[in-house]
Amino acid sequence: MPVRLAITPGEPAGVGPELLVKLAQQDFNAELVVFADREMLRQRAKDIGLHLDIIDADFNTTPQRHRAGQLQVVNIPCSSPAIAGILNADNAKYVLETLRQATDACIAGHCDGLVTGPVQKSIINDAGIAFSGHTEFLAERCNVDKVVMMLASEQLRVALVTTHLPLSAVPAAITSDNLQRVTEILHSALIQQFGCQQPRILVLGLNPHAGEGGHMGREEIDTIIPCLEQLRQRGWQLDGPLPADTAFTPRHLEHCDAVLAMYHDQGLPVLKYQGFGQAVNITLGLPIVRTSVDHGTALDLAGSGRADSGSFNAALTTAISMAEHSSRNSY
Ligand SMILES: NC(=O)c1ccc[n+]([C@@H]2O[C@H](COP(=O)([O-])OP(=O)(O)OC[C@H]3O[C@@H](n4cnc5c(N)ncnc54)[C@H](O)[C@@H]3O)[C@@H](O)[C@H]2O)c1
Ligand SMILES: N[C@H](C(=O)O)[C@H](O)COP(=O)(O)O
Repeated sequence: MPVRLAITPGEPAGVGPELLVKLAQQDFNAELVVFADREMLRQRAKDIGLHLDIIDADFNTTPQRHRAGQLQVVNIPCSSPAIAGILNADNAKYVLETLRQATDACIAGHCDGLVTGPVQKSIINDAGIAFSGHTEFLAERCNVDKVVMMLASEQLRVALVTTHLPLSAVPAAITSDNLQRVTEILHSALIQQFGCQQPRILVLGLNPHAGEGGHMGREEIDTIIPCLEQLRQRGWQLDGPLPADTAFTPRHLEHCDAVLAMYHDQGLPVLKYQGFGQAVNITLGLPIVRTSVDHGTALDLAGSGRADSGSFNAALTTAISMAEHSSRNSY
């Protein structure tokens, strides 16, 4: 039986909806159920000159493979008409409602995984709603106090110790407890979800030159090194802390299953330089499968049909294989 995925197209003024309409023109070995405004999807299909049959989703039927040209939809209306490329704070609540309903469908077992399109964090904040990202939202919705953001391309996996917070708040968030729990979640996911029998993780330092022996910052000496030493006593293969500037070189990456970066813009620019357009954002540590695209709302391209659907496609196929893997392992 094919798996059933819940999909949120994200910000209705961004490229998410049209990328989904584009991808719906091909077959998938899974049922795709979109949580979104039906009319907005029809309009985006029209904007980019594609045809789409929209069918009401029904969780009481056996999941069927996705057939090109159709989309099953749980209709959640926008508050205001959504115009491609033009943000409207009125629709912030709609965006979060699509996420809530799609997540709850996974928690309830109606869907086997969640794939999210890009949201515009700033417009949600402009609407007066505290929101820093899907990763944090999903942790709260799933009642989990620690999750890990990992972006993966075919060549590289980069996980983060801290996610969406100002750079000035990063050092205080690099605590021994945080680093240990993130490493544990990553280590376990590499074994259970990515088939690495004895994962090798390359851990970056926080400061230039990994602190230059304490002359350029003490987080390595005070926190990172002692934490890694403790975890190595479990027999885990943890390299580092390595200076971030030279860690992403072939010699270091050759035998590593994932790089653990201390903060968002230490790790993700390298991953996106290498794999933008085919990389996938995966949330580790949730009770549900969740993947997403490697890009944002690309308002400059919205409605043009020119946005690249490679990462959304990769997010869908990764979620399908993760959901198949987890349903096989639950029997
Ligand atoms: N998964 C997510 O929800 C997610 C991920 C990243 C950024 N964002 C949000 O998106 C908003 C805009 O962020 P940004 O401007 O930093 O990044 P962005 O990814 O939207 O755009 C950066 C550049 O990449 C281009 N680009 C993005 N997606 C593309 C695609 N599919 N095909 C071709 N070109 C593409 C854009 O045109 C732009 O030039 C922010 O609010 C940010 O928080 C959301
Ligand atoms: N940090 C992600 C990126 O740069 O691609 C992006 O902001 C999405 O994060 P969430 O999945 O937590 O929204």
